[in-house]
Amino acid sequence: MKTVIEANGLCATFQHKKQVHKALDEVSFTVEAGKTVGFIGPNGAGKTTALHVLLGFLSPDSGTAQLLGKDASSAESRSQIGYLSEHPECYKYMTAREYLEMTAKLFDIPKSERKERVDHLLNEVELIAHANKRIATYSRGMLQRIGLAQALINDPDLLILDEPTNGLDPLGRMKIRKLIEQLKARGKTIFFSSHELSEIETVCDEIIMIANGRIIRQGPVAELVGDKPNLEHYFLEALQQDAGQD
Ligand SMILES: Nc1ncnc2c1ncn2[C@@H]1O[C@H](COP(=O)(O)OP(=O)(O)OP(=O)(O)O)[C@@H](O)[C@H]1O
Repeated sequence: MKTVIEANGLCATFQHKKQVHKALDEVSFTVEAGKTVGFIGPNGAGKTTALHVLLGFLSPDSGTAQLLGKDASSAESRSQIGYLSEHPECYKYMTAREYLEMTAKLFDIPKSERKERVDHLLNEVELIAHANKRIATYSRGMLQRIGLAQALINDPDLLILDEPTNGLDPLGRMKIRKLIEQLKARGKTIFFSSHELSEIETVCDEIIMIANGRIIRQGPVAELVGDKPNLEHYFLEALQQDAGQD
């Protein structure tokens, strides 16, 4: 199977006043093509930092990362992926349609194809009825869905999503989950961080678990959870075991 994400010995530190904090400590993992993989860990574990290294927003102190076989720091690697940040930043004075058309232009999608692509995505994320409203008037759930639509504008093979259902009500979460499931059914590779462990358990094939900047568990969800009641139970037990080893 083709490897689409490969992280090898990633280390990253942040300095605050004179204190150095190791946010990533020898982080290594792989994500195979077509898999939906949940990236889980407690607050401050290093999930966003790892995603930022993968996306080339942050240079690691050491280690390497590759996306779709290309160095993660290269612009080339980013042209074939879709990314939704934890707090999607949109130009709120634009309408959803204007925003997606601008994103399509940035990806060099030919003018003749843009309208069809934008309409298709607006339909997919159930925003077609609101396409001509300014993004400033959107609810949190709608913002997250327009964020997902922009991540899909280039029809990427790999999607990286940072807490896609964060702050959403149950209906909003269900809509995003449905979209992730549709993308999964179309064979996309999806790597996403989340604290919603029941969602991860429902949607993901595999999990990668990080704590204190170190990968502490990884593997197929069903295999890891085994006869435990659920992923949350497994997660809490793994954290306890890891703390006991420190
Ligand atoms: N820009 C920064 N400057 C200083 N420290 C940072 C910075 N970004 C992250 N950190 C620290 O690095 C560690 C990892 O943070 P990160 O945001 O990657 O965790 P996370 O797992 O995504 O957390 P959450 O689940 O709360 O979003 C934390 O201790 C955080 O305080």
